[in-house]
Amino acid sequence: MIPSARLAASIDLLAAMEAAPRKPADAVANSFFRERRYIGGGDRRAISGLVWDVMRGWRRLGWWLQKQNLPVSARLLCGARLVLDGMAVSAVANLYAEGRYATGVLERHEWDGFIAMQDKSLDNPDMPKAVRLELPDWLLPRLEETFGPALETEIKALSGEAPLDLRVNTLRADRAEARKALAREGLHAELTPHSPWGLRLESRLPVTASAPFRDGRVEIQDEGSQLVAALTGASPEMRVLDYCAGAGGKTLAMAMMMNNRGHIVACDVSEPRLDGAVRRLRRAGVHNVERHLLGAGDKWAKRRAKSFDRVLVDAPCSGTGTWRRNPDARFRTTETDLAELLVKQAAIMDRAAALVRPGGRMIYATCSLLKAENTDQVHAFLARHPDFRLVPSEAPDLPEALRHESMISLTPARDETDGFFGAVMERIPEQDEADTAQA
Ligand SMILES: C[S@@+](CC[C@H](N)C(=O)[O-])C[C@H]1O[C@@H](n2cnc3c(N)ncnc32)[C@H](O)[C@@H]1O
Repeated sequence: MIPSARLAASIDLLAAMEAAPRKPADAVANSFFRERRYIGGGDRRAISGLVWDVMRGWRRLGWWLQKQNLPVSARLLCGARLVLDGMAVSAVANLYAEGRYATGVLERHEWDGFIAMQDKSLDNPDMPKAVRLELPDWLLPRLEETFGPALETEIKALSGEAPLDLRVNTLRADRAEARKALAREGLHAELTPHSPWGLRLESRLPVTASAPFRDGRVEIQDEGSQLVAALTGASPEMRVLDYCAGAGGKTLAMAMMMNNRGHIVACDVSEPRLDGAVRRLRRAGVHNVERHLLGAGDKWAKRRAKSFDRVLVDAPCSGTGTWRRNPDARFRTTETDLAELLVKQAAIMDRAAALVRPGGRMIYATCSLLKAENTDQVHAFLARHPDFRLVPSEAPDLPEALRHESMISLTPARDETDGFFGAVMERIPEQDEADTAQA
């Protein structure tokens, strides 16, 4: 492809992403390239490189264009990125050509706007904070509330690339064995700092093709997610319910903690997600898990009221803690989405709580960094359910620093994990409840 055709394709891909704001950017890119098989590997990398650079600087590039009274369009965002990265305006202008596979020549005012950006850097001290940090305006105060003075450090960490964390499946191997087996295939892993089962590789290594992955000795799972599973304190012989199990990431970890004994029910409202767990459970050699698809008017839950020792609610959430993996997600979630999620999370907690036995525990978790989805939800739940109380987890697989907490939060800069939150709530044993009422 000639350079002007690459620019035109980058602009088309960005426009396709803008036209599908609900779809993850990498999914849009995959279908874009699938439909254009004539685009070879080198061109594809160049196109994706520019598009991802534009996405990482979206708000700042928009600020520069608006400053020059130019529209914030895919066509100009690409050029602005090239100019602010140091390319001469004359060279950038050459990419804006006429023809079938080109985007049309720069107009005079566009050229002038680019000239005004020449020799400037992407960051500028006059930018408002939300622009500088590449955040939607509505999220800035919410993240300030969470992080206070650590905001900039944490946002920087959230904007970086996540490492590839693995959980060693102790049903099949111990951590040292799994680490050696990976090394034999050229995959050199470090121990993760907090989880007793974690191994950390550089991102994008081809781990799924390795023998330890294929035979279930390791599973891909962020260390933060491993710690949330550990927080449940699930142990052999317990009856455990994973209420929002999805494709079973935490179900697998809990089955391992239970040494394949006791019983886990993995529930979800999404059949495709639950189906996604089947292969993973088989690969891991797990056989104490039953799956259940939750449906409207389901009698299943009624029959099992107050019967589980542990109920994990890994709630659907804004996913603000996972931006390292989904850099475009920060602009996909809206304030309205958050309001809807808050209602959903509270309703799920209320339904799931009915399944916890007296003296049993509900563990509420999110991969969100927002107080509204985390501590606020927990306190509102406790106000609605005086028969529950916060208790320290005392879970043996947690590191000492977290073990005695009843609520934990993990963040990318401080803990080198995705952002996670977890709270442990016990249904007050009935005798205690009577004592409290009498007192
Ligand atoms: C954060 S994801 C779960 C991830 C999973 N626990 C893991 O570790 O891989 C949240 C899940 O909640 C499910 N969900 C959404 N609404 C639900 C509801 N009303 N009841 C139960 N699950 C629900 C979604 O389908 C999604 O799979």
